[in-house]
Amino acid sequence: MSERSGYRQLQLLQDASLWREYCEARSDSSIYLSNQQTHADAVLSRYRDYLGHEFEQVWIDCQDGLHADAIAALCGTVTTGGLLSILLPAKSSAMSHRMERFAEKHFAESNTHMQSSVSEPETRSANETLQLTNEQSSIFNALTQSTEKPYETHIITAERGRGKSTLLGQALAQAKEHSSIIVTAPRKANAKILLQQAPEAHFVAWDKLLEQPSNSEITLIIDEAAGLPLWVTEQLCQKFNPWLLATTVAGYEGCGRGFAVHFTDWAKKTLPQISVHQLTQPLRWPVNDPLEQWLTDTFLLNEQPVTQFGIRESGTFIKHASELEEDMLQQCFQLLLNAHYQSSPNDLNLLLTEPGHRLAYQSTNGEVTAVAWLMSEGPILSPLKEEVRQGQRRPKGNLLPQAIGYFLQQDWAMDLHWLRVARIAVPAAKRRRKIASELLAEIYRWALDNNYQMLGTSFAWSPGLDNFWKKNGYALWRLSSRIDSVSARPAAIYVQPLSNEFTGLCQVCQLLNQWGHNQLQWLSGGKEMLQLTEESNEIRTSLIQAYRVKAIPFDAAHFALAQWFYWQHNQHPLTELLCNSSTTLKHLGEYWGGISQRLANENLCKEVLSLH
Ligand SMILES: CC(=O)SCCNC(=O)CCNC(=O)[C@H](O)C(C)(C)COP(=O)(O)OP(=O)(O)OC[C@H]1O[C@@H](n2cnc3c(N)ncnc32)[C@H](O)[C@@H]1OP(=O)(O)O
Ligand SMILES: Nc1ncnc2c1ncn2[C@@H]1O[C@H](COP(=O)(O)OP(=O)(O)OP(=O)(O)O)[C@@H](O)[C@H]1O
Repeated sequence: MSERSGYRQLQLLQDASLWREYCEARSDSSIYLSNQQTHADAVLSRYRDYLGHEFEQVWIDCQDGLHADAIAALCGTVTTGGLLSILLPAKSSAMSHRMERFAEKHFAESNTHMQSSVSEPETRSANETLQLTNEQSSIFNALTQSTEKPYETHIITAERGRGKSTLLGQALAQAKEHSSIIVTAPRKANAKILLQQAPEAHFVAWDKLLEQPSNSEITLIIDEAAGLPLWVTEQLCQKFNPWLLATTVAGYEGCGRGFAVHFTDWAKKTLPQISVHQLTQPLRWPVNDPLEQWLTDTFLLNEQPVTQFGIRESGTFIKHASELEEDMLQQCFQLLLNAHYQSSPNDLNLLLTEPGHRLAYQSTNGEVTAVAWLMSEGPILSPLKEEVRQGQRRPKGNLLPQAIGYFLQQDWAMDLHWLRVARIAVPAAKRRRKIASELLAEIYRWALDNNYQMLGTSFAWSPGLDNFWKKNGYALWRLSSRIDSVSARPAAIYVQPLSNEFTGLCQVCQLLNQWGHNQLQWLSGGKEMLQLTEESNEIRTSLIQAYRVKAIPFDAAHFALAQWFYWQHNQHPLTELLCNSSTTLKHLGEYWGGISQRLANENLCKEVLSLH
């Protein structure tokens, strides 16, 4: 157990009884997360509830599996001289070895520093106004200079605990028009420190703000913007007058760094005047704190360019992440983090520990120029397969065979070996030079050599990505009518068969290619596009059959129903409504005199049964 000193300490234990004994004697200012112990403060998945709080000690029971997101998020709540204590799973993994390896590195190095210990943390009353540091003060001056509306928009980025919220709070406290300034954040707890500095601030939950009419008279402050979906932050900035936005760049949720990159690009193009500031000096813990260094190295959160120290290899490689040299792993993961803002520390855990996951990457003299995350999926065996088709089970790690087996009612898809390209990325400066296409061609060859039968991908749809995947031989099979809450775009599935052995399979794949193409045309072009679909179609028939027996929901059957009503029941009173791709169960409920969505679905099922 550590003594209190300036630097924060780390404790990693595998011995559950010893760890629990230590945990029993934890400090009063601590938090204890466990999925197994009922007297813990919370289960691990509730870790976000504690963001914005500060603790002397954080105790995380990972005995039933490492929760890298919870560790990364809560590590940032431990104050100067505090302790992060983790119970590791009994069975070691590449990830737990990694945690231990970097603990040895950073804590062995820091022991000497600890002797000459940094001063004890000061205790402060909750709403005491702090003296800003020089770094904070110079940004404070910039923030408060423009007092005339519309304010310039300031984006403040920093790693954890650099005093962002404090700065925002003090800027707000001195603002003249307090009453017309609204503060929002992913959760109210995220804005706790800001609200301590500006106790009179008016906090409104972001979802409530989205419902309000646009009003440029309302000035907005968003704390911890990376915790909100990008489209939410963008909409809020367009509805109101965005003044201050703070966001972490250490990806602990929604990936701060990726968010900062995407949002700043968008803001530069869209908002009249923006400036970006960075805070670098840690304030919740001392400079060179070994726990912060441990976290950054272990979960590859480092934003700095990688120093290449391994072999300067060139070529395309497909390997398990645990086989990669440290600099290659770091480059690949950084590229994924930057390009896909939903990436998080848990992804590294998956890459290092899941046997069916691989990293495909292209490197030129040791510099990674493209990366893809590959996942092996299927086959799904009986009796699970039948349960999947009826929508009763969704076995983890089988997105493509499961979604195609269920949403498209294609039984055969569950019998095959699939390789999913879960993510692909090329550095922004190297795009449109066919680098990703070359990597996909290599993945195709590798998948053939390794006896996969189907290749596929699933992502938030956009016209640019549709073009990219089609250019690479993938065809759209399914476009969900539900909008993803993070990207605000529909989820899409694209497929490329690898084997031409079975002519039967080849035919059904062509039908599905046509199905996906027609669905996209209908979604973009409306009812008129239904004319281009065939009068009879096997896929349509199986989807309508599944809808009749309530195996699939309305959303999954909507396109099939639209075609069927269009071709076979054109005069039916529901045809007009169903042929419109934006019709939802809510609209159908209104059509039937304001009944609930559940009843509307019942009614439609009955109608379909009676017509059959
Ligand atoms: C499963 C998923 O991960 S889907 C998400 C994909 N990844 C991302 O969105 C991350 C950010 N974007 C990227 O990293 C890159 O833009 C990628 C990976 C999408 C494409 O990488 P690139 O190396 O630029 O693609 P590449 O040069 O091979 O493109 C081949 C063709 O696809 C099409 N294409 C590629 N990107 C685009 C785009 N943004 N818009 C329209 N068409 C595109 C073009 O036809 C292009 O050929 P052209 O340049 O001669 O017109
Ligand atoms: N100028 C200062 N002097 C002393 N302490 C400060 C100062 N500014 C901030 N702090 C303290 O440092 C800690 C971190 O500050 P703050 O919460 O504002 O940082 P943050 O970057 O918003 O953190 P997070 O990344 O966790 O959201 C808090 O305990 C805060 O009270």
